[in-house]
Amino acid sequence: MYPLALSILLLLLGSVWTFIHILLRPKNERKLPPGPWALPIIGNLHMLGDFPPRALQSLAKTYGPIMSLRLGHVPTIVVSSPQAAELFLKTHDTIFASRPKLQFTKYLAYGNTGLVFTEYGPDWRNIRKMCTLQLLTASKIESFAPMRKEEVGSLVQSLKNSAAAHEVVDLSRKVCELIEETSCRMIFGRSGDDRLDLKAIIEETFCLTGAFNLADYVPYLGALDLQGLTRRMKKVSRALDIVLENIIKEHENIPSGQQDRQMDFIDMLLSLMNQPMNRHDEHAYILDRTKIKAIIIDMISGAYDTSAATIEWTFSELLRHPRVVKQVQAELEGVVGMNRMVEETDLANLTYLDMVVKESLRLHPIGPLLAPHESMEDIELNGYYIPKKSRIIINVWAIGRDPYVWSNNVEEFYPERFKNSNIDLKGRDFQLIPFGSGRRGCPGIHLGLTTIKYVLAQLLHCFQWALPSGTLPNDLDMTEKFGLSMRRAKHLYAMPTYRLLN
Ligand code: HEM
Repeated sequence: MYPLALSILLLLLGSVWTFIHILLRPKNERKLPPGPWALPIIGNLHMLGDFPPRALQSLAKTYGPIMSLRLGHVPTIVVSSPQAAELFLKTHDTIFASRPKLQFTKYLAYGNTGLVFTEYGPDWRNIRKMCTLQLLTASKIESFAPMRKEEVGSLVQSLKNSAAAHEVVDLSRKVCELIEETSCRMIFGRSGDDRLDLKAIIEETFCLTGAFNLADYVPYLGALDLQGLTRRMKKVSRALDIVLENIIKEHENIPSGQQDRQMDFIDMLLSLMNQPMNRHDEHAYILDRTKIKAIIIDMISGAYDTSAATIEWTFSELLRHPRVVKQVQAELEGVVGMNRMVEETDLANLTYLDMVVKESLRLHPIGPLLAPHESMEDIELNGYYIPKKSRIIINVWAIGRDPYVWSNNVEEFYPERFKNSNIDLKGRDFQLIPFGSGRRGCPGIHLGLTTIKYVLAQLLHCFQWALPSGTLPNDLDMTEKFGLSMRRAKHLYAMPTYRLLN
């Protein structure tokens, strides 16, 4: 049957179903939070537009900070104020700490055996504990500082060459390649390898996990694969598995001469494989090969896009605000001096840079709607009924642009708003939660912030930056692209001039 005829048939069936549902609805049905009228089958999906955070922000102005929608068949609650976010992520965190079962997790996350999309329960708790205590501790992250220094040093060298040749560089691409390189070395122990074609496979994986998939909202359409996503997911999952198997085998067969090299994430995970992780717990959790692969995918998706996108957005704002660049560089001159490059140990003394990063994450949170949460029980909140298995969307993008929270210069990039304020990014201050908060908050925050600040500090210390000739700061295109992470729609180009004395 043609897709159009099928859609009309489904629409008719859906209308009949909705009509019957309204007729048979019990009169004392509990009150959902306010929200717009939903159409049959698609519900409110048509209202999301190209950039859902903005569409949801605008709907929340009419329906309030706890709003009810139906996305396809999925009852959805959209949260758009710091007070409401605190209710969902702190006061009732245990009820909202699960994740919905999305179709891609079946093919691209080893059926929910990893961390990011696994539903709340003992398995998730064990993986989370293992990742935070074994992989992402401050000391582990610091042990990779020499590797980051080497990679950032190579980037500075290549930018020095571009500066000498008066070339405009594609900063988006340079930063992306740097983060891919440092992430690969931390996770796999070495950089990308054409033989394994990792880059193309990961790009396709990101593209599919970020894609709008109708089957996640109207499950009975999943079998028809109208968008062709299932076919692509099956194909890339086979390729991904082969690559991960090869990398794991390489680690298992390391020649004895190389045994004393620095342990990467795969070495650490293999050293824990097949042993019960919690001997005293009745729910014995054993890390097997499949779970290791799922965790590797989580680490790649956590590390790759997020830090690169934040650096890209911060640079974009800086190129539009030369006043702020001057302030950052004055601070760097005071703390580091003009005779040497930045070291990671300098970062703690760069307080203005810290404000710049907060301001950038306020306006450009990489997960503008966090990752979707799901409620595990029926609950009554603020007089509203929220049914079990509702999808919970926290509109962090809207919270960061709420004039009642940030005053009326909310759209302006103004790092000084954080001066003398103790708002931090750890998830305690619900007006600024780009890393989420509570049980599902980001476990990679320390790694993410270290990478972002180090790369920004180095590039701003070593170089003066100018937009390509003919582009004025106010003309820089700041359009967002919505996906797994919120990137710039267009690459960022700029021209470096070396500024250190040696
Ligand atoms: C700028 C950097 C980063 C940002 C803005 C960021 C943001 C986020 C956000 C918004 C979430 C979802 C929180 C929620 O659902 O409530 C998340 C979860 C997660 N992040 Fe990050 N992240 C960053 C870097 C990293 C890094 C470097 C890693 C690890 C290598 C990482 C690993 C994870 C994992 C594993 C989760 C899932 C946690 C769970 O579901 O239990 N992230 N992150």
